[in-house]
Amino acid sequence: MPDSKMDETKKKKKKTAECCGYPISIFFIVVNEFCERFSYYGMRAVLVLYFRYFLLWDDDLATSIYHAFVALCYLTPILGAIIADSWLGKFKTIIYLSIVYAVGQVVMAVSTIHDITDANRDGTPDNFTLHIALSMLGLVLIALGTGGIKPCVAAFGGDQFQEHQSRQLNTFFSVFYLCINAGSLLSTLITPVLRAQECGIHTQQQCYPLAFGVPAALMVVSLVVFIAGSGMYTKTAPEGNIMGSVCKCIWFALNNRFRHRSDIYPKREHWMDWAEEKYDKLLIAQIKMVLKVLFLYIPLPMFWTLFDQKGSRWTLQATTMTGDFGGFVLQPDQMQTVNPILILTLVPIMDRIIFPLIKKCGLNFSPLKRMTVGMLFAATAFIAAALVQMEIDKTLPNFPSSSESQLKVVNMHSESLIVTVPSQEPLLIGSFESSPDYITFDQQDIRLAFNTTPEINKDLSLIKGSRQTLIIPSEPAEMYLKEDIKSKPKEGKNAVRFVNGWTAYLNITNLESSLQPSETSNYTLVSQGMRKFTLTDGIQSCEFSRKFGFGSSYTFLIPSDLFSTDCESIKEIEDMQPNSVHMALQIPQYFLITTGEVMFSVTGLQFSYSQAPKNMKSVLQAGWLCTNAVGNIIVLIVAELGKLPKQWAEYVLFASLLVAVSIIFSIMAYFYTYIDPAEIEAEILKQQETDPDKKKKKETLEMEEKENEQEIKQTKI
Ligand SMILES: N[C@@H](Cc1ccc(O)cc1)C(=O)NCC(=O)O
Repeated sequence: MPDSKMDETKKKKKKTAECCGYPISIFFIVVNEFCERFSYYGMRAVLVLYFRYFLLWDDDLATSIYHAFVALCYLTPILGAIIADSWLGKFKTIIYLSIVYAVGQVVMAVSTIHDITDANRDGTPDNFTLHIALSMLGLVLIALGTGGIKPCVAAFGGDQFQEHQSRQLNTFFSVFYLCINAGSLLSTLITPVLRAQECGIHTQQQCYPLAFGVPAALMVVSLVVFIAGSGMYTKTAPEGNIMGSVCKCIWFALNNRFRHRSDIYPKREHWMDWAEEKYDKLLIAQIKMVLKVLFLYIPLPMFWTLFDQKGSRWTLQATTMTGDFGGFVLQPDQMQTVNPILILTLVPIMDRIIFPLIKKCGLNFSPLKRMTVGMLFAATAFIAAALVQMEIDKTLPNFPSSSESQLKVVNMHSESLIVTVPSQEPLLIGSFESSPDYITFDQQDIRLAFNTTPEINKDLSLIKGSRQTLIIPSEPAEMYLKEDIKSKPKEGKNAVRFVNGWTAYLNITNLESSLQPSETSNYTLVSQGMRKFTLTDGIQSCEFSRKFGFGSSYTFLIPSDLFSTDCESIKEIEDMQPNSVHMALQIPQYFLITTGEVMFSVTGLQFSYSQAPKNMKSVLQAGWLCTNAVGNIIVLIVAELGKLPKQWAEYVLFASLLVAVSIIFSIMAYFYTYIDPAEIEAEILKQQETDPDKKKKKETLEMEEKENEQEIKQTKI
């Protein structure tokens, strides 16, 4: 046995220091996890904004790279597990990969300092390639680090417990999950605030270096805390290239089974038993245990497919709702923090009250049953989301379909106008007013008639699937079409634009350029709350204030008496009503999915640890995390394939799929027998010591020899 292995085995035998029945070493592990999750979720919270507003990528590229990064973070655990179980052991793997992780976070933070390439000091980087290269390098290192250590930390925590501490072991996994959520909750609240600060050497910009720098610092703290506990850990030694042996053993069993497919050979209990000729019984038994669990994992990605839509579809749903809670206003993406808040309350309630109560009632709520119920909770959460969506749909504007066009008419002329529209009653539109709502047309080409003197007939070619406004300026013959937004503004913001009825050009705060007379500005997005606009023609100015809700759209008509009325005569046309369904209605769906998460995820973590043989604990943790990666990939595929015409129908579809999958899972779980890997391993070792049973091996080899002889004879004949 190599020296290092001897050392580690000795350490395993020594009694670990305890406090209240728990090994003291787990304190360092849970603090380490808290800091690491703070680092990970804190960085993730501002990542898309960094792509969008610092690197100036468009929405699609920003979200694709973001999802690819998250998927990579859940694929790298398998690499970490192989390194830990086959080569370095969990302890060293955590240390080395944490260093990679911390370096990645630092590189990421450095990539966000605009001053490093801002030679002309205009506040924007001059060399985007360098910033992109640095941030991509940082992200790959982070994915390698966070994913790599993830299966090792949970398993390493589990390794600290002795056999008599199984109750404490279960509590450890719950506390571990609490720490994950406490860290992620704090960081998702803090880093966006840091980002909103202004900082810089030459120019003051949004402070991305601080928003990424604090997570980097927390990762360093995480590493230091982990190393500080070094002397107290129980470290299990890696047992050589276990993954290599596993693959070779499976390959041999399959080949051997195929070569002995004839009925003359005695059947074996399990196909893996066909590896007995060459491989150790203990290894075969361990592979059987792992395969049994991995087989059970097949339906699990569906849970994550639903779960991970909290961050995408549910946040989009929140953008069509109102977040005004009276005393405070919640932004749509902040709704996600309800998940860790609920975890922090639900985990203790489940552990201390619900599960013991169920046990007291004499019910056997086994881990696999809990996981099935967790899946059903997630499915119900999606039914709740569908019901909320139906409520929202009732309040949404009637957007045009791809074959329809919609038109609104705005009259900036000093007199009322009568407009004759195809297949409609003539419309009377007052001065500085608009037609009551959008008019929907099935055809693209329409002719409008106006009762001006002389009468004007206007042929318009409308855009299919679009909303447009016909602006009639003070000189009606110069009327023109302007395209409107055709969906709710992003992130619950409000889209506003101005039509200049003033006789000279106007500068308006928040608008990109000055407005010529009769011109209509492009939309500008403003957040919820009181917003102030200053209008000036260079000589005179006035201020116009308005309170906005969530998700509305307005066209403001600027009259010719603007300055004499101190901006009070500005008229507003409501193109899209503000959202009216309250975000609080999402709380039940968050409650249901989080209850599902506690039953499914915390239990799954414990189950993966308890059912794995000692040398493959990290591998099974990685397998568990892989179900999450597959779930994320399904979300990406579904998003690419397109949606059902109605969002609520998509929610119901996902809920039904998960119910179907949970039924399949419950059947598989019914046939699963819980094992104690340590007990099985000990038994096999004992058997091997007393009775190295080679009988079966011999029989097969003899049969094989006979078969070969016969074959040789036949070929001779
Ligand atoms: N409940 C999640 C954490 C979380 C926190 C904040 C969010 O906005 C979303 C999710 C969880 O516990 N995940 C497990 C993990 O290991 O990260």
